[in-house]
Amino acid sequence: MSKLRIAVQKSGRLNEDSMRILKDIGISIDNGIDQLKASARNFPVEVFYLRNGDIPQYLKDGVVDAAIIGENVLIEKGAGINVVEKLGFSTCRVCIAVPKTTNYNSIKDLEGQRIATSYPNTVEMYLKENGVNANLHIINGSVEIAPNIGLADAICDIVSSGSTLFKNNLKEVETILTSEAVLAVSPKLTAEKQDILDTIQFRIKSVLKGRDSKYVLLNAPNDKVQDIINVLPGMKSPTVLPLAEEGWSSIHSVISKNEFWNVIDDLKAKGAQGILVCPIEKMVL
Ligand SMILES: Nc1ncnc2c1ncn2[C@@H]1O[C@H](COP(=O)(O)OP(=O)(O)OP(=O)(O)O)[C@@H](O)[C@H]1O
Ligand SMILES: O=P(O)(O)OC[C@H]1O[C@H](OP(=O)(O)OP(=O)(O)O)[C@H](O)[C@@H]1O
Ligand SMILES: [Mg+2]
Repeated sequence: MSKLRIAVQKSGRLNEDSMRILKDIGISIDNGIDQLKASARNFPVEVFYLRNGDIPQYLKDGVVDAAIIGENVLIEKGAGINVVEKLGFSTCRVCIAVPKTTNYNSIKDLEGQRIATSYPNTVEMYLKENGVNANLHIINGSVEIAPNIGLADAICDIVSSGSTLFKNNLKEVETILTSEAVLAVSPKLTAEKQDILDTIQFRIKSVLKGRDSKYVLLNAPNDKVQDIINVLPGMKSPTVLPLAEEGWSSIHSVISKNEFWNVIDDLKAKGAQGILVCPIEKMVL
């Protein structure tokens, strides 16, 4: 049986979370140091450890069948490659920034300016959409230093917390796109491998849904149960079980982890006691 070849970043910001999601979907890999390729022990998958920036070309050529990659890199280099799942980690944005002292009013202010970037196609596209002509300087790292050494008037790079911009006396003036890690697929994927990919995608959905949710258990007097159920935005209807103590019930439900803090006070006010909130490993829908 053929194996699905999945590329992950060899080292860097995506590596750890990529390996974690593979592990969470039940793909065990013996990862030797400096290994560039490894087979899963229990699933028809081979993992290739590659540079993030090289992955779009490998996908286009069908050298790998799928990849965990930053969406921003696909936008820069990955025309024709499909994203099948957003993975929720390595969230960032690609922005244009200028020195804090620059008087910036609109994108038109970049006309004729020098912009340093590692993402030339992305910047070019954005400038073209806005009818602006600028001179791009392509550099591969430490882009934020460029204005301080007189190499450029502006930069375009990844921003997450904004601390690198801040440390280099820059301010964000345009957000070109937002990005996160995604599962991307080669346009040359065969039907046989599509079946393996479908299984992987189904498992990833279950893991991501689980990460997003909490299992809530609480106790309440029977006459408060309906009020409490009305507050809980559960999966379907919550489970209600009688407690050993007469007149009391235990309510179990699944709740989005973001919603939990919004309803906790209401639950308490409605008479909920002994509230437990537990992580969910996987949620199969
Ligand atoms: N500060 C950040 N916060 C969150 N995500 C980020 C940040 N910087 C980069 N990323 C995301 O992680 C991806 C990998 O970034 P990283 O810096 O590890 O690799 P790289 O140098 O771009 O690539 P390569 O593997 O080709 O050396 C980026 O493409 C982007 O999607
Ligand atoms: O907004 P922040 O949270 O400060 O993150 C943004 C910085 O993170 C990335 O660099 P990285 O640290 O990956 O270094 P690199 O340039 O060597 O890839 C990116 O290129 C920015 O410089
Ligand atoms: Mg980086």
